[in-house]
Amino acid sequence: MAQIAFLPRIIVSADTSKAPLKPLRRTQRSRTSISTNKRVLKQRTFKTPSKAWMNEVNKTIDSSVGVQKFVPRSPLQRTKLNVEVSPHRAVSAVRLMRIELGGAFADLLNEKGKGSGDNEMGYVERTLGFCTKELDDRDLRLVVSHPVTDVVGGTIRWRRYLDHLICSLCHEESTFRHMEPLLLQILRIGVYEIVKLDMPPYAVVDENVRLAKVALRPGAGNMVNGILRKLVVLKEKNSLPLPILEGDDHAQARALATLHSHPVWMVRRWTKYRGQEEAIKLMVWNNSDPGFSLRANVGRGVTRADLVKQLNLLKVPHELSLHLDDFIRMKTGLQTVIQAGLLKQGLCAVQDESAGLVVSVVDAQPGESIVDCCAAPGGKTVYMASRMSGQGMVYAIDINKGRLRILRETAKLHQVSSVITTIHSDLRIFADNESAKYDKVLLDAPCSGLGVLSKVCEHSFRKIGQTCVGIRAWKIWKNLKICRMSFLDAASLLVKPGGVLIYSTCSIDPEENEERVDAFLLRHPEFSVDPVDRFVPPDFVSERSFYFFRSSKTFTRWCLCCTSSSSLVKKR
Ligand SMILES: C[S@@+](CC[C@H](N)C(=O)[O-])C[C@H]1O[C@@H](n2cnc3c(N)ncnc32)[C@H](O)[C@@H]1O
Repeated sequence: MAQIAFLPRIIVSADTSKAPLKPLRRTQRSRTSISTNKRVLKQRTFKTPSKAWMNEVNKTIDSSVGVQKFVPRSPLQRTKLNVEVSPHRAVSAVRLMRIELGGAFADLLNEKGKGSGDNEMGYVERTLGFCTKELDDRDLRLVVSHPVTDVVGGTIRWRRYLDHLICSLCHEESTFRHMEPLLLQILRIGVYEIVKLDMPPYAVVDENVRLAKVALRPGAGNMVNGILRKLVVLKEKNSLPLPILEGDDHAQARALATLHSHPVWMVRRWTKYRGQEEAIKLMVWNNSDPGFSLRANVGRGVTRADLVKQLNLLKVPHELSLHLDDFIRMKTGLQTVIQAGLLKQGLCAVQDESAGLVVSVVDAQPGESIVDCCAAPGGKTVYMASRMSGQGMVYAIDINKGRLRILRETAKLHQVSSVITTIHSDLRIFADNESAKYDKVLLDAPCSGLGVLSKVCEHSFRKIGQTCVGIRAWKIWKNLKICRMSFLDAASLLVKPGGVLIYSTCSIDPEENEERVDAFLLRHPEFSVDPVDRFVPPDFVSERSFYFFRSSKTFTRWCLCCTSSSSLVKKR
């Protein structure tokens, strides 16, 4: 019989390669203002980009967002250093444009620190036409150091709420609807800094006005000034124009969606499954500080005590995991760890305890043959491999070549390459053509990620679609459901009699977890549930013997699963 288990995990993506910056800049409107504004003309030398190039860029943008057209900067344009503009705001605004229009991730800056800041400045130059002062440590922390408190992560997370405020403070809704993207990002940053970060309001107004004036035109600065000043006054009077929780279910869901910045359909779904009170708790939790954990790389001989020493030297506050011997919990200081090179040297990995507990459920033993079906970027593969004392093999399958490359690099860094074989394939094609059977098969399936919204701020917007609430979001949802069914069937073909299939997601939705397992068991009577209680703490075992990670500090009554897994044993 085979087992299934459910657990949480952290995703810290360093993959910005997917998001080549489109050198975007102005709307048609701002182009007109360039030609009429002598001051701006004097500051910058424009070389008209070729028509074909502009068409190409506009086509890309049209297809991805369906909004206004931009005039791209020519590569030959000269750039200037602007010492007056606040670097973290310029970098944040550009990064927000890249995330929204170019599909970049709101990832942490890499361990190069300033080097990474230089890359960011390159994007600023190409997008805004000038560069700012170098990012200092404080700027780096403000841009992207933390998914809740930094400007980029926080602005994305609170976008629905921020947009509601901006729209309410515009003279007309159409002004908001047709606002050019860069101006909107600057306003979102300003509103977020005033309302959520409680930064000194008039300094925030001045800095964002300056950025809008220099990056766009004086009129844009005036608009930022008007809206932010109104906001400051309303905030001081404690009368922000926020929706009131009243009316029918749908109206209440819309109000809650705005107040907690979640998609309406998510609010409706959670309210239906858990009731309004629990849905609100869940949204508050999603918007709260998630914390991180580090795994000491024991495969490379680094003990948790060694890691503790390093963190003490770096003065990073931390505590030991109660559930896993190799793990350490942290609330802050991840950027310090990255910049100190601990990850790059392979001393540790950023991995959520809940993901670590999925590996506990797999219980990899030396000498076993294990298939990790959707393996990349390899957090679990590498952890499993490090538990195998150099004997046996983990076959890591993934359809994404780039992510598999990251997996191989991590395996090398963690010195476990000898027990990992990567296979670039669609799982379903691989399973159809594979005659060998394996001791254990982990299916860490692509899922909605609804259990890790507190950790991955852009999830709620892009993957499930705060931007595409409605039909598109549901299409994504339905596609995921169909995929998971075929993935589970494919993975089951690889399990040898008596072997174990571990199904894991980072979702809290029953449709992705229990319902998929039930449907699978109906289709495959040769499998049955294998209780996970011998692998994980009792608090994390559901009534049906699946594994659910529970954030006990926040909630005690119901489980908040980030990653969950169930293990199914195949009958002999
Ligand atoms: C949730 S992520 C896996 C995370 C990974 N297990 C870890 O712990 O780092 C899902 C992965 O499934 C992969 N994937 C999606 N469709 C696939 C397919 N048809 N065959 C194989 N892998 C696929 C994606 O490329 C992605 O890397």
